[in-house]
Amino acid sequence: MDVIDDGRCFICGKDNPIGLKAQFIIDPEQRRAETTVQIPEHFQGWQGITHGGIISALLDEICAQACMGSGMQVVTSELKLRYRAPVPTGSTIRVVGEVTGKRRRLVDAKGRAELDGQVVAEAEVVMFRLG
Ligand SMILES: CCCCCCCCCCCCCCCC(=O)SCCNC(=O)CCNC(=O)[C@H](O)C(C)(C)COP(=O)(O)OP(=O)(O)OC[C@H]1O[C@@H](n2cnc3c(N)ncnc32)[C@H](O)[C@@H]1OP(=O)(O)O
Repeated sequence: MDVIDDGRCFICGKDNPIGLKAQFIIDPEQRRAETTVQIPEHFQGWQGITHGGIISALLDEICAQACMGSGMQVVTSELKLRYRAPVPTGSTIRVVGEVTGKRRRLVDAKGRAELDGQVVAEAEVVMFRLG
């Protein structure tokens, strides 16, 4: 399986006009990635509340970025999520991901989203290494 970055990822792509255009701080030594994003109003589910799929996508992406930042090309194989508190649209959240382990072709990672220092969602992710 080949993957291509054409700049149109809806989380990070600079060329996706409706995306979040998230930018990442990568720490390759700690195998960690971080971003801070403001959730647009149009990413709501229930009125005024960010759709859970958006939070899920951010946690998926941050774990992928932590892997890619430490030199691994990956796709997501498995994603487990715990939503701890609703995220109002318009709010700014911090999303942090880190690689926690490696098993042959698989890479374990975990992520969390924080609003004003409170954890609003957590994820455990299994990534599959390509190549
Ligand atoms: C700094 C750089 C910036 C670059 C900046 C670029 C940005 C550019 C945009 C980025 C964007 C990112 C976005 C986020 C990351 C997505 O969201 S990626 C998209 C979502 N994910 C996918 O589309 C993946 C879909 N799944 C697949 O393609 C295939 O299932 C896989 C994962 C490639 C594996 O397929 P396969 O080669 O057929 O392998 P398979 O036989 O299923 O598994 C191989 C072995 O691994 C095991 N295995 C696989 N998964 C698991 C699992 N979860 N648990 C346990 N065992 C497993 C299997 O049991 C098997 O074991 P053995 O039988 O060999 O003992």
